[in-house]
Amino acid sequence: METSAMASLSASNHVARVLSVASHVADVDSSSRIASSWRRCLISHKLDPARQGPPQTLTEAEVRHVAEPMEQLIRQATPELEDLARVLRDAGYCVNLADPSATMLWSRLPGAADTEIFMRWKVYTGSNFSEAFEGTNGLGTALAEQKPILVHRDEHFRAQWSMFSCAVTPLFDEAGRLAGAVNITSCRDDLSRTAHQLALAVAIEAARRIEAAIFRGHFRNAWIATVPGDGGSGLLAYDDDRRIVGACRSARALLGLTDGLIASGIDLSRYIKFDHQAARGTDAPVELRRADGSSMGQGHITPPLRARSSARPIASRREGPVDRFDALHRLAGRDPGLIKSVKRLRSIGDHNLPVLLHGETGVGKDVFARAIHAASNRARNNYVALNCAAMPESLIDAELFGYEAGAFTGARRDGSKGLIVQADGGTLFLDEIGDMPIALQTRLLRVLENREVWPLGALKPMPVDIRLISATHRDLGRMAEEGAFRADLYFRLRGLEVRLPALRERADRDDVIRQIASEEAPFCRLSQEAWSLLSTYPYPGNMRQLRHLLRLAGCTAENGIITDADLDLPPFGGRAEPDLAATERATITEALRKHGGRVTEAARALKLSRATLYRKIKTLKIEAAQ
Ligand SMILES: Nc1ncnc2c1ncn2[C@@H]1O[C@H](COP(=O)(O)OP(=O)(O)OP(=O)(O)O)[C@@H](O)[C@H]1O
Repeated sequence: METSAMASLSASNHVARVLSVASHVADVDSSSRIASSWRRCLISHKLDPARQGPPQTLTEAEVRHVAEPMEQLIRQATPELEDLARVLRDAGYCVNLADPSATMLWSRLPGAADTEIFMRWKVYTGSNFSEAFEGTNGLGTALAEQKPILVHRDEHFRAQWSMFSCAVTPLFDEAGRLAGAVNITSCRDDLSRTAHQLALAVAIEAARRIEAAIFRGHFRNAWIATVPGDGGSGLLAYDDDRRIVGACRSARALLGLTDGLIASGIDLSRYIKFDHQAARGTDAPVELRRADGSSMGQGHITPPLRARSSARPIASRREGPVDRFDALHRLAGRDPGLIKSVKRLRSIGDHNLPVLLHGETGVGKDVFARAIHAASNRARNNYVALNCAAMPESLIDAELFGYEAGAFTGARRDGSKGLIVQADGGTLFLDEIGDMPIALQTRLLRVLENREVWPLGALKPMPVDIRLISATHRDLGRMAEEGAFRADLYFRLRGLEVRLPALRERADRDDVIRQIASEEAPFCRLSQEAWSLLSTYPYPGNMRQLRHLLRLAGCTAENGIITDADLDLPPFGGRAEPDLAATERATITEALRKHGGRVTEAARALKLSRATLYRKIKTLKIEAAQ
């Protein structure tokens, strides 16, 4: 038989095998990642294993554009990748770095004998090997599953890639987010799967070193603890006050750390304990203990760069602290609007400018406010929060402004300092400020204007220095226009107004979903169907809803795969965009029905002003009440 005829016979055998396994994967071996990926390619991506043709390839200008946001990562990874390419060149491997969408952005081809084949098949910079286009392949599948993988020869989905063997490991950035992948591919048919497995281990080690370089570079002004763990050690960054400011992906999984906890400036001692004095002066390993005193094994502590290059004793140095805006930058992710807001916050520096956060429930207003506090020169002092919607007027009054002993019946015997005084020198966060009763708005305004507070029953005011951050999901501007909120207070609150977008509006929504999935269900992966549901659902409860549903899904998932059946998505808007007007119309109609059409009572129940309710009745064309 001629060579070309033999090749086409083996290609058609391959296609038949892929189709049979992918259609019956449940009967064959549901634990096989390759079989599951074939099934994804066939069922979800609707790919044809027999299709031939080169991968999609970008022009040079397009590559430059795509590589721009990855520039720093590429620079940090290059020394390791060059080493890897040197070690593996003789075995005929090419080495590539790809972005999270599986586009190769950096490549080193092996010696001349092997290079021609990579060039012919366009395995080089600019080509895209996403699983959704090219089917099961090292890069695409490792990125889809966010796990290292070896895809050996006829394990590829498309017959045409069967001459290649690819070992790929994903790369995660300093905040544990997927940042790209390291790929090594060989076309030598004399290399066994075991030999490739060894090469994969070498690539994983190189990726670990790249991740450590990224982490250490990012947190160069922080202390860094290396924490031992079963699946490799984790890195934790903390500041001079021993508050955690960053954690790599392994440390997050190891210690259960989340963005929210890190943003709140949580204490290192809640997770690990060790002799700080001893650790400061030595490079030797230190004994690490958990908060409950049990041993974690030995770790290492690396001092901040400023301390390393200094002759002065570390303990006496305080300048050049960790970038306190890290938490805010992490919360902003890659959303352009949020990035702009964080830049504005950075530019106002330590000026005591009030901040008004605006956003739907669960978008992260409290977490963001904590991060603003952590980024300020008030970070060492108290962060005190009060939700104005959760309390009756009399309680807010007592809680916020405090009272003297015996000020009213039922008061504590020794009085109460009040939250404003507790926040002295620090930050006061008033959530749902739109629900603050008018009388209290007047008192709050006086505190802000005079910088002093009169606790109930006190004979003289107490001076206070607070930074106020307030938050609302309401249109305060309109409420002020309609007289439902004091206009002078509104203008005072909005020194800087920050809009926190709903999750469905975030430009980086997919990143956020991936990040929260890796925190809430770290040992699971999402099926393609689950992913399509998650990436189109409107999330009326935003981040909070996403967290809860992924936490639950992580518990119910079988074989480590979250399917659509594990996702408890209430029918709100279903897969389509939410119909907010319809929801609002239904809520108002129901409130009016309950209160016999009496607008004042319905408005009170809905926590709206009468004027706002009338306006809504008109704009939403609610007929029964008109
Ligand atoms: N950028 C983010 N990334 C990941 N998780 C987040 C992010 N922002 C908020 N969260 C998580 O979402 C949940 C809700 O956050 P938070 O309480 O700050 O929201 P909120 O807007 O103040 O809600 P509400 O208006 O109901 O008080 C928390 O579990 C928090 O950890």
